[in-house]
Amino acid sequence: MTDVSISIATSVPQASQAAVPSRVKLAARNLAFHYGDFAALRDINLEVPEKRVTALIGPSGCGKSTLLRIFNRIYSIYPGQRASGEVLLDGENVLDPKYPLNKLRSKIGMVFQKPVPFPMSIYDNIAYGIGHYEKLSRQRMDERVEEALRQAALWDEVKDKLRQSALGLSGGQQQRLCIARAVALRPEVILFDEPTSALDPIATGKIEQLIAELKQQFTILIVTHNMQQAARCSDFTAFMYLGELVEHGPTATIFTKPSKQQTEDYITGRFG
Ligand SMILES: Nc1ncnc2c1ncn2[C@@H]1O[C@H](COP(=O)(O)OP(=O)(O)OP(=O)(O)O)[C@@H](O)[C@H]1O
Repeated sequence: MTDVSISIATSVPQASQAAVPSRVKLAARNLAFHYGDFAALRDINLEVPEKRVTALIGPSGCGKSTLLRIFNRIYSIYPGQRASGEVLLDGENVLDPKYPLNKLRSKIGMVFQKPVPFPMSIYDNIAYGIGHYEKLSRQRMDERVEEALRQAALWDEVKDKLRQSALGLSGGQQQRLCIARAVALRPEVILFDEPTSALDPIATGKIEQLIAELKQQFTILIVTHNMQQAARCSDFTAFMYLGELVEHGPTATIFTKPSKQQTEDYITGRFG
């Protein structure tokens, strides 16, 4: 197949760490998923490297969000939704009902498309989740809240108004607060489901910058509609189509030299 010459290729980051080896943190093995009788995912096999950003791309309805939601078993609260196969976190199958949900949620955090802060203060938004898992002194809690807000690049903007309602923050700040809430639990993996689709370009840029920093510490999976965003932010990209994983590899390869025709057609805008 010939090289695909598209503008997206020029935005593939030079700092991509795809070439630097990393162990597998999370893996899907022969994973399938049903909504009632509807088979939304078929035979998904995917390896997610530790402390790298992996992007899930593909046209609307291909199953990106469904796949993301399996990784922390959110689906299990809905009747009629079921997964088969395995999701291995450090080699342990988290889909096994014996794997404790509390443990899973503390290891795999999630950030949703729309920022949804709790209707409480900025401080309590962070402290609430931590308090669910750990009993800390007031001073330790203050330190943890500050640490999380710093990691989410929000501390300088909110340090003088921690007791004010989180609902008074801008959309971009609210999304960074939701990221702070996720990192405050010190997870190992963070799942981002279209985290910038409700944000303006400046707020989007800040979140993308933040994701680049967070991958020093966390393994990141991001669902995005935006191919430029996948090219800018991720080290690896997985292209999905009609419930199947078509191709997965280093982002620069997927965007410049995909091995499957369907991937090339999608990234060159022939369908989507
Ligand atoms: N609760 C549900 N019940 C039944 N079918 C569903 C449900 N949620 C999603 N689906 C179907 O599963 C398939 C995959 O949906 P999913 O939301 O994972 O796709 P997606 O790639 O994330 O799409 P988008 O980019 O539009 O968010 C679609 O055909 C969708 O209609």
